Amino acid sequence: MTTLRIAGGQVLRPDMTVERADVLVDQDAGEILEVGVEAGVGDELLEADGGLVIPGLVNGHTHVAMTLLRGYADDKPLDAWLQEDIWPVEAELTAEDVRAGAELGIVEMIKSGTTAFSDMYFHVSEIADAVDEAGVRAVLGHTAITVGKDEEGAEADMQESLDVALELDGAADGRISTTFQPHSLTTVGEEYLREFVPRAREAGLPMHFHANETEGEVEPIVDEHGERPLAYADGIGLLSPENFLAHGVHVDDEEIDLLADSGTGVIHCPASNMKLASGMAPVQRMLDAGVTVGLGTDGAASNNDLDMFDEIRDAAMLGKLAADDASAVAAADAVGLATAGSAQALGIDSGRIEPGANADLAVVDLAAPRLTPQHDLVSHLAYAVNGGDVRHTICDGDVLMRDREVLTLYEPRVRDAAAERADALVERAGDE
Ligand SMILES: N[C@@H](CCSC[C@H]1O[C@@H](n2cnc3c(=O)[nH]cnc32)[C@H](O)[C@@H]1O)C(=O)O
Ligand SMILES: [Zn+2]
Repeated sequence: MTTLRIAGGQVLRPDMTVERADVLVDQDAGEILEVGVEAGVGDELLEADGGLVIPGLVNGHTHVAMTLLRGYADDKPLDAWLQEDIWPVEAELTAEDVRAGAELGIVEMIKSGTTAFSDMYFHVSEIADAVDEAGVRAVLGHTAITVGKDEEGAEADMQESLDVALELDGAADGRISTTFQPHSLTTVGEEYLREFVPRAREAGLPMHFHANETEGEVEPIVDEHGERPLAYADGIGLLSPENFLAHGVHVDDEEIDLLADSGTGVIHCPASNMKLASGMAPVQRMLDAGVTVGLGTDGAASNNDLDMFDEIRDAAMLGKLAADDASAVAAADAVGLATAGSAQALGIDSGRIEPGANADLAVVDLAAPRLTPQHDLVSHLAYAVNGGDVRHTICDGDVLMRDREVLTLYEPRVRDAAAERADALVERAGDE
């Protein structure tokens, strides 16, 4: 057994208390062995003096390769943004583009303390290769859309979502798990959901989809099916403890109860919801009802970065505004969304610093003037820390970033390649 000792820091425990402790990690198993001042010596040492060791953050919903479209189209509502700007450019994306965009996004996440993410996209084997090389953990899948396609094309896309999920599950030494992904309740036709959701269920695949993101998406479902979106989703078999949906902005009390009773996870994406003016998710009400709520950035084109510390702060701020209550989505709850909440929704044993859990960790340097004084470190995590304060990042027991240097991918190459591909992509799309 090879061990790594993260020494000299303070540690955030699952009950959101902070104590002075070392963390000993079994690098072969990729698990946390021991937490405490008496933790064993360790074969390798990672200095955490003056730092706070936290669970690696879990980005519960993103489209990682959309980093290539960061800043390409801003200041529009969801529908127009997708149809006028994003989808036409995405039609030009090659496998190599997706690889470059995924590497850029993963480097950005490692540098801001995120060790796991859940992704929805296409050319997924490229994303899996990038995950494998970078050393992070991910829940991947191919997103299927059927609107605007003929029957053959629609069936093929749904089938690909199933096939990709079955094929990539367990890849990257087990750091990759997968989901079946109907894009949303309005972009996939009912007949396809009724055919494929039971098949995904039989295959034992968890599911990840967009739901109740905008008001404009709720009305057509009510008109067509005579029930609210999540009642419709429940009838199709989309609600279950293994499954999770992104957004859940426009949910009424009955839908919140459906989520709680079924154990379905909700990934809250506050920055994307604000930027596209989609609305304010009732996060405190969902938490009070016992819904599993995680946190995600959504794609970089609607955020516009993948820094989960921004997301934690946005969740706390927007949660208060949505509830009209300054005590709503308190600091510890907001941090909980990005750690244990997302991990639970995604079905991975990360997001908690405890023996037996995945050794997915980040060390936050507390030296910045912005983080002085230190009355309450959980408050700092929610309201003052940003990704640039992260000193080391560890996933599956391996050090991915040491003293801000990413060890698994060469940052300058990744950045240059992504910038070059993004420019060529936009030029190609403009020529259409
Ligand atoms: N196979 C699909 C591709 C879907 S990938 C997932 C899609 O979600 C899109 N997306 C990104 N953010 C959001 C959002 O907030 N709501 C809905 N879709 C989004 C993203 O641009 C991408 O097209 C096809 O035939 O086009
Ligand atoms: Zn999304």
